[in-house]
Amino acid sequence: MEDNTKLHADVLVIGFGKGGKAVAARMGHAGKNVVLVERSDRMYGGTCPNVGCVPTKALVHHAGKRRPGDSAQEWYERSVGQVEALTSLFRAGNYDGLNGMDTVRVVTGHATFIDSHTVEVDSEGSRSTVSGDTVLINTGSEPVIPDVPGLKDSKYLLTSAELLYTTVLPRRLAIIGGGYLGLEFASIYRRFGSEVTLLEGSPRILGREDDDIADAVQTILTEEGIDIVTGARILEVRDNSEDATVLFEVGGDKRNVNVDALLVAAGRRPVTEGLGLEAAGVETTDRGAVMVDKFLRSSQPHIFALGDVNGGPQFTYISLDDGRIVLDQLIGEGRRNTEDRVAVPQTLFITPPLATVGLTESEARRTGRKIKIASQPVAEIVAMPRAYVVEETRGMMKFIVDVDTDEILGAALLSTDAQELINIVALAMRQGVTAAELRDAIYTHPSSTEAFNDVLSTIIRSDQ
Ligand SMILES: Cc1cc2nc3c(=O)[nH]c(=O)nc-3n(C[C@H](O)[C@H](O)[C@H](O)COP(=O)(O)OP(=O)(O)OC[C@H]3O[C@@H](n4cnc5c(N)ncnc54)[C@H](O)[C@@H]3O)c2cc1C
Ligand SMILES: NC(=O)c1ccc[n+]([C@@H]2O[C@H](COP(=O)([O-])OP(=O)(O)OC[C@H]3O[C@@H](n4cnc5c(N)ncnc54)[C@H](O)[C@@H]3O)[C@@H](O)[C@H]2O)c1
Repeated sequence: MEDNTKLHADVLVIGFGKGGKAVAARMGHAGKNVVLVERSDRMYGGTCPNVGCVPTKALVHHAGKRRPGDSAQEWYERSVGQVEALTSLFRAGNYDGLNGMDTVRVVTGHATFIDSHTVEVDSEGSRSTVSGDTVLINTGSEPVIPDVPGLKDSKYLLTSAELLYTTVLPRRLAIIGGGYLGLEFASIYRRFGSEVTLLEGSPRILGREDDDIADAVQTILTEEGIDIVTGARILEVRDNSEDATVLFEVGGDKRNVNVDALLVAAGRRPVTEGLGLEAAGVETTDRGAVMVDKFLRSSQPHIFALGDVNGGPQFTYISLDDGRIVLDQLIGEGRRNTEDRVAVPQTLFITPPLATVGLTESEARRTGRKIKIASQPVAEIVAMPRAYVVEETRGMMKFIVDVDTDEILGAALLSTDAQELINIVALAMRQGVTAAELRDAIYTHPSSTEAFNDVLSTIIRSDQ
């Protein structure tokens, strides 16, 4: 069916991601005419509120509340329902928040460039075009399915988005990949009651972290009952009538595990296929990301790329910051850029969470600086009774500090409240607050921040 609707916008946004929607709202408020095209009515607001951060963290919360006597299946089904209600609310809020503005229109359909200013929008067979003076590509990323015989065609294979909508708790779940996504899902589903086998190809999980931190995480997850197999080479997936068999090899030994569901968590690649970037003259990197400069302009100066699609770190707050950079180009001073970013924190939402910022100990050593390490197990931090109050004394805290300048170079906090604490450390690092100043600051009681009073006084290694 043809639809001859032709729309023109000052700003055309392709994809309802975090950065694009922030720019759309701001430009709309500034009186600019904005059209945002989103391919799915299940995705208003993008990955994060629909199938990413929000539902997964809500499941962390619900899984953690299950008591031993609660039926695993009933608890899971109820939790999935509650999470779905939450994401529906956020989805509607995202749609209304933008489409409710006089200056912004949300169009539902798949956008494909037909020239450098125009996209064709395909909405269930009907076609229209939208052109824009400025165009923002904000199409996100999608899961990579490793090339393993039988995997792609297995009827037990699920992406993270598909697993989130499953109302039957898998009794046995295998996860391919031990990165952020794999570890979070392993932790969530184990706590709901699944038997979880996590298969990581590298010699250990959390390859970027120091050994002591990765070991502490692995110990916690293993004690929760997750079977973590590192150095696993997956050979084949075979579908049986009732389940699937995953065959893999570890150190020359062939092993297998039978499962009811198989989650692929082996990384995500930018969504650029099918976008018609050639027609727009937009260049991509060899990894399929839109190639951008530090101001996020593509090879076509009026086309920007924000969020996962530009190949940068895959976090919602990075997409949001990409939005700030683009806004500064469109209506600001044009100076803000990706090189301004310092001390960007991240959190792995297992229980307790692992939050990190800056350099690891091994990275700091490689810089040639003299460093000292302040570290304590959470259970031994006298200044942090909160860990005992909330009955979560597992984990450790670690700071990497420059011996000569007392500059905080990095931190890894595996602890209750770490997702909040890390933002304080990151702010301190950005503002040049020294380790001694962070150590000797006044904090409320009983809080987790108080731990800094103790941990930063506990130097376990120093180069001097
Ligand atoms: C399970 C999971 C958990 C995560 N947890 C966290 C977390 O706790 N914290 C965190 O910071 N990050 C987390 N992330 C990462 C985070 O969700 C992403 O980095 C972020 O959402 C990327 O946003 P974006 O702006 O790039 O685009 P997205 O939010 O991915 O939006 C892109 C949109 O574009 C649409 N689209 C694609 N192609 C087209 C087209 N041709 N036409 C029209 N529309 C199109 C898509 O449907 C989608 O809605 C998680 C990711 C996953 C998968
Ligand atoms: N809390 C958060 O902020 C959060 C949570 C989930 C996801 N995310 C984002 O989503 C992105 C994608 O997450 P991810 O964990 O899928 O990707 P990732 O790249 O972080 O991890 C993928 C893991 O899979 C392993 N792997 C790859 N192929 C494999 C194979 N064939 N067999 C076994 N192991 C294999 C890799 O060695 C790696 O450890 C991340 O970059 C992250 O930024 C963020």
